[in-house]
Amino acid sequence: MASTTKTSPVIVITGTPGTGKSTHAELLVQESPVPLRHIDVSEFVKEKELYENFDAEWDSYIVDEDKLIDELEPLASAGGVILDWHACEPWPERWVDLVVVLRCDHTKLWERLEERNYSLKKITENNQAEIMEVIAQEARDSYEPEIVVELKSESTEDLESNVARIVEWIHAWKKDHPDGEQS
Ligand SMILES: Nc1ncnc2c1ncn2[C@@H]1O[C@H](COP(=O)(O)OP(=O)(O)O)[C@@H](O)[C@H]1O
Repeated sequence: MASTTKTSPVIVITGTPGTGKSTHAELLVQESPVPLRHIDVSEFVKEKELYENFDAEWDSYIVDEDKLIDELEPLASAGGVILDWHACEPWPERWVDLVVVLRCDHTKLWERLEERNYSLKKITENNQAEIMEVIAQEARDSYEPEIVVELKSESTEDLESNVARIVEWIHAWKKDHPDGEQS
């Protein structure tokens, strides 16, 4: 593969469904000092048909991770993307500059998922996952601790301060990579 010079970072925003990944990604796109493309991975999988089949019981697609990685590789290597998904373990470490894990109190999360009309089974499963810190642990197991940050996403103030913090981090990344980064 040809090497590319990355002039903007790759930011992973992960967390249990309903913690606020898309909301954060959308605001970050607006506030970022560098152009960032928000990739909602679930939508991307549907659009490009990167799934093996549909699981009716869970009302979700079984993702073909090999195809997904192949499809994302050129985008991630070029940089300037936000990968928004409820998993982070599939992404190769070489792609990723920052992993943001959003966390939310489980009663608030329950209400958010109810508003989405998720089945009780799906709400319960996601709630348990949040309580058990499944995604946070996945992030800790998959990446160096220096690039993983856990942020509370329970209020508008949390949203604004989290995005402001990521914007500061982007400024620092740019300063550290004045000529871009080889990838
Ligand atoms: N920090 C927050 N404060 C208040 N409401 C939030 C916050 N983050 C997300 N929400 C709300 O929770 C719901 C789920 O957010 P969303 O961004 O779609 O989550 P995800 O992408 O993680 O599934 C939305 O209605 C959104 O407005």
